[in-house]
Amino acid sequence: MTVGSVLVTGGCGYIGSFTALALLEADYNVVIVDNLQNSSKDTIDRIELICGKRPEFYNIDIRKEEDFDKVFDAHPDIDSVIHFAALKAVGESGEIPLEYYRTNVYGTICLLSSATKHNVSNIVFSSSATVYGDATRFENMIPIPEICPIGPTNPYGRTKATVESLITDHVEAQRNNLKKEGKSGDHWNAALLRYFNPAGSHPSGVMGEDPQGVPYNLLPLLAQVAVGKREKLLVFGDDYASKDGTAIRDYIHILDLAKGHLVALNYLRDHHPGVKAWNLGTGKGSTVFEMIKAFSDAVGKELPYQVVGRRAGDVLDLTANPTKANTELKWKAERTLYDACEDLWRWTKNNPQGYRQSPPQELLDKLKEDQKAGKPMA
Ligand SMILES: O=c1ccn([C@@H]2O[C@H](COP(=O)(O)OP(=O)(O)O[C@H]3O[C@H](CO)[C@H](O)[C@H](O)[C@H]3O)[C@@H](O)[C@H]2O)c(=O)[nH]1
Repeated sequence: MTVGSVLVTGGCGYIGSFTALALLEADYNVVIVDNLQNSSKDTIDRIELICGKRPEFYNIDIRKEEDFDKVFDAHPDIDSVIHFAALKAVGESGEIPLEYYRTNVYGTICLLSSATKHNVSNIVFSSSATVYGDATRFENMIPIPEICPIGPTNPYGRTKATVESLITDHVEAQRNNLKKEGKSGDHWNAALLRYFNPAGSHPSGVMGEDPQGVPYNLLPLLAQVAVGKREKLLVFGDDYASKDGTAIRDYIHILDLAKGHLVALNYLRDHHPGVKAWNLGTGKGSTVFEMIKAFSDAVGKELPYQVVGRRAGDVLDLTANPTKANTELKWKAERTLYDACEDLWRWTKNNPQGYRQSPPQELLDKLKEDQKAGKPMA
C-alpha cells in the first residue's frame, strides 16, 4: 500500500537521496529525476539495498519543461514534488551566476509550469539558511527565526531567495485564481525548507555524501584529510567574533534533515496551509574548530589544519531557531553531532571511492542482519 507518489528532483544527490529513502520507508512511491551532474546513479542501488524498494529514475534536464511533461505524463499518480535539483557551490555562483540563475530559477519555472499542467500542487522546496545572509546585522536574531528578514550575500543564496518568491507567488496565484472560478485552491501548498548545514551519513555505512570533483563543504573536506586524500584542512578565518574566532554553523544530521522533508510534505497534504517557511536545524551552533575536534575524535587522530583568510560570502553565525518546525511539524533533530561524525567516518573509511565501489561485505552482512532483526535503520 502506498500513501502517495512524489517526484524528487535531484534525488540522486546527498539530501535528495536520503529524502527519497525516507519517503520510500514511509510507503510513498518515489520518482527521481536527476541529470547526474554532481551525483551518481548508483545511489539508487544503495537506496534499494537499505529499504528494499527502488525509486523510478529519469535522467532529465530541469531546464526543459517538456522533459518534466514526459515524466508527469508517465506518472499521473504524482501529486507532490520535492525540489532539490540545483547548482549549489557558493564560490562558483560568483563566477558563473547566469548558470546558477538558469538552473536554479529557470529550472524551477519549468518545473512549476509543467507541474501545474499535471495537477501537481504540493511543493516542498530545498531552500537554505543562506537566504538569511548575515543575521548578526540585526539585534536578537541569533539563533535565526523564520521572521528574520532575508538578505543573501552571494548569487547562490539569491537564486534560493528568488525561487522562494517564485513559488510563493505561483502558489498564491493558483489559490486565488481557483477561488475566483468558485473552486477550492486549497490543494495548492508549498513548504520552503531553509536548512542549515547537513552532516553525516547512513548509520549502516553504505550511503553517504559522494561529491563529484573537489568538495567545498567543511565535512567532506575534513573526511578527505582523514583518509589522506588531502594534506590538511584550510580554516577560513579565525578572526570572527566567536569564542574561538572561527565561524559558527548549525550542523544537522542528514537523517533528521530527510525526515524534516517527509513531515513537511505530510503537513502540506494534511493541513493545506498555503505557503510556509520552516527552518530545519538543531538550534545548536558549532565553530569550525569544534567541528575539527569532533571529527578528529570520531576518526581517532588529530586532523591537521592551517588557518587562512576568510572566504568571500561567509558570515559569522548561521544557527537555527527551529521552534516553528518543532511545534508546527512536530519535528525535532534527534541525532547529535557525535552521531553525524561517527556515521560520516564509517561511510568515509569504508567507501573511499564513494559509490564507485561496492561497500565491504561485512557492512552488507551487518545490514542484512539488522534488517532480519527488524532493526530500524533510519
Ligand atoms: O575548507 C573549508 C570549508 C569550510 N570552512 C568553514 O566551515 C564552515 C562551513 O562551511 P561549508 O562550506 O561547509 O558550509 P556553508 O555554511 O558555507 O554553506 C552550507 O550551508 C549553508 C546553510 O548554512 C547552505 O545550505 C549552503 O548551501 C551549504 O553549502 C564555514 O564557516 C566555512 O568558512 C573552512 O573553514 N574550510
